[in-house]
Amino acid sequence: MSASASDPKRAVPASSEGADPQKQSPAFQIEDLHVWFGSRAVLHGISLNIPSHQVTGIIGPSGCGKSTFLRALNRMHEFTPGARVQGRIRLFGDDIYESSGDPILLRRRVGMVFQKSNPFPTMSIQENVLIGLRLAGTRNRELLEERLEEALRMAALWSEVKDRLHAPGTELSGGQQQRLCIARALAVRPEVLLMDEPCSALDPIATAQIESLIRDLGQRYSIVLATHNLQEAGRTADRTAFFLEGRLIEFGSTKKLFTNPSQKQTEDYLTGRFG
Ligand SMILES: Nc1ncnc2c1ncn2[C@@H]1O[C@H](COP(=O)(O)OP(=O)(O)OP(=O)(O)O)[C@@H](O)[C@H]1O
Repeated sequence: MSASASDPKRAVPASSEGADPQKQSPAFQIEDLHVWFGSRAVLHGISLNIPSHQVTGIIGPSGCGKSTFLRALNRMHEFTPGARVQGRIRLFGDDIYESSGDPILLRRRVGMVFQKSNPFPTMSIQENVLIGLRLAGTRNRELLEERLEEALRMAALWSEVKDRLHAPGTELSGGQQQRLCIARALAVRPEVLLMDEPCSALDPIATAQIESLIRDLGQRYSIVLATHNLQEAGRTADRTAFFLEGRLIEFGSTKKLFTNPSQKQTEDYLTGRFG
């Protein structure tokens, strides 16, 4: 785990504008990842590299293991009784399951946004955004104000809430609440953002706003987006992985995977033969 991970002042991930993302080191290197719940194997030896500064979509039918995969990337299974993880996951070179690794520090490097927006109900908009920094011990008011505006701007919410930062987060619309949760994840300046079906509870307008935000954030962050919505993956992901029954069937550029898949199972899924 790098020492800089705990430094709340460390730089925002640099924009990759002009750089060739394929030449940068991968955000995640995943080798032979297995996950069990009790005696039931749910992921069977997943190996793939998640590129940095791109959006990687994870698609596949319900129950294929998309959320399980995402949760393994920030050690969330440690909270699940009976869950067991095997394999190696490196985040920018650091083994995230090594015994000396602190899951709290890891979660500062790896932000997560869930299907259902979950602002803390007793907290204001401002408190919701700053909670991660406060928990990390940041007390400097100037720094907190700077991060508040930065995170809300990055989440494309600043202009809508700047005059009511002390209103409860739960007063916002569903789409705004989801952007608030994205701002909360961004405020600690993570290196990677995991998004688990972030639009599935939203109407089409809010969905379009979040998708546009994901595309923009993909320039600066490494994003892993699990979605059962093929169009959404097509609109937002640079690369897409297709999972089926806990196995990685195909991984490649979204365009290639959608227009010219190399595996018959991928083609069958994309053409609606199952799923
Ligand atoms: N905590 C748990 N305990 C036991 N089984 C679980 C647990 N979480 C997930 N599973 C099982 O693991 C399998 C994969 O679930 P997962 O939620 O990862 O699928 P998914 O592809 O994200 O599905 P969906 O698109 O419906 O959200 C499913 O069979 C599910 O029932």
